[in-house]
Amino acid sequence: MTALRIGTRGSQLALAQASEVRARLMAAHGMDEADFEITVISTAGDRILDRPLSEVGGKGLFTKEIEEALASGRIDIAVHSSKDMATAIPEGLVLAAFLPREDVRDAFIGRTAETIATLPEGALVGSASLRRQAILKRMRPDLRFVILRGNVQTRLRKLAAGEVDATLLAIAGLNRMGMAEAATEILSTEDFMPAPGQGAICIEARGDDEATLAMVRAIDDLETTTALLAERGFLAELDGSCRTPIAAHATLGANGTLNFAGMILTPDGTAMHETRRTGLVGDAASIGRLAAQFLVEEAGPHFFASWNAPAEPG
Ligand SMILES: NCc1[nH]cc(CCC(=O)O)c1CC(=O)O
Repeated sequence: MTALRIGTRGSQLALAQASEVRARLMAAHGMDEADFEITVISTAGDRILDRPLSEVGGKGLFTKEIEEALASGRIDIAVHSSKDMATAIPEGLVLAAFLPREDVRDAFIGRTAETIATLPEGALVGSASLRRQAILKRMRPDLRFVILRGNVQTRLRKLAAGEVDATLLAIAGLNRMGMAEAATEILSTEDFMPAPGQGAICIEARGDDEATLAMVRAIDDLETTTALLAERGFLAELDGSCRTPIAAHATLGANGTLNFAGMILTPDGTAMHETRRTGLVGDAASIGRLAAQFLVEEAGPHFFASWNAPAEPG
């Protein structure tokens, strides 16, 4: 048989995710490494490193070139961090599987202090994430922020070099790279709600490639897929506006229930709206969508209008 071609970004985290997918497919189907070919594809998100994600196009930035390779048949599957995926998937492509979720929480990584609470007044925090900045500003309005982009190692190097006092990273990424010890404080999902999809690897394939779809669906994790339906439903209803700090976290409860939490904030952290609700797993997507509609209504038009207006030309 011809090798299954896996498309991925080239960062250490992306390669670790592709290896995990390969290992799970090998275990499920009795295949070995020779049955796979890992193809590294560079994305705009890997090349543009000096501006916040929200300015250069947000979601899609880490996926477009990979999706083009998939659609054109240069690769058979694409492996992504679900957090980086837009809610609209290009025509002809499908999210065929989600792997069992890693730790969904964020970690604080401090150089001059080990915890958020003990950071010195006015400390400089590096992050390109509007969500992390907004949540942190609520907790510590005195902190200053600078955009810190690049892959996880680059960011940790900039931190170690003293460019910033602290940064925040997903524990999932640190764990996958064997760098869990970098975290100086683990942030609970209650204090620091994660991004929709955080910690979940997804596999994208062509919707008409039945053989590949069957192979990949064998490693799908139903619990993660269900949680992601709710979180991505929430994100889709908020229109995935890349300038809206959005957080969401769904977990499965007893007796077929799903617990959902969603939050929207203004980028300066001064306004925040949050909802928590429980429903049935079969309604996962609509639980997320209704939660978003509720928050949009509660927040009111001024919440978005004040800061989400398109930039003036020039
Ligand atoms: N946008 C970068 C990105 N996309 C996914 C992860 C972490 C791994 C995950 O959430 O699955 C990261 C780095 C980070 O936020 O620390």
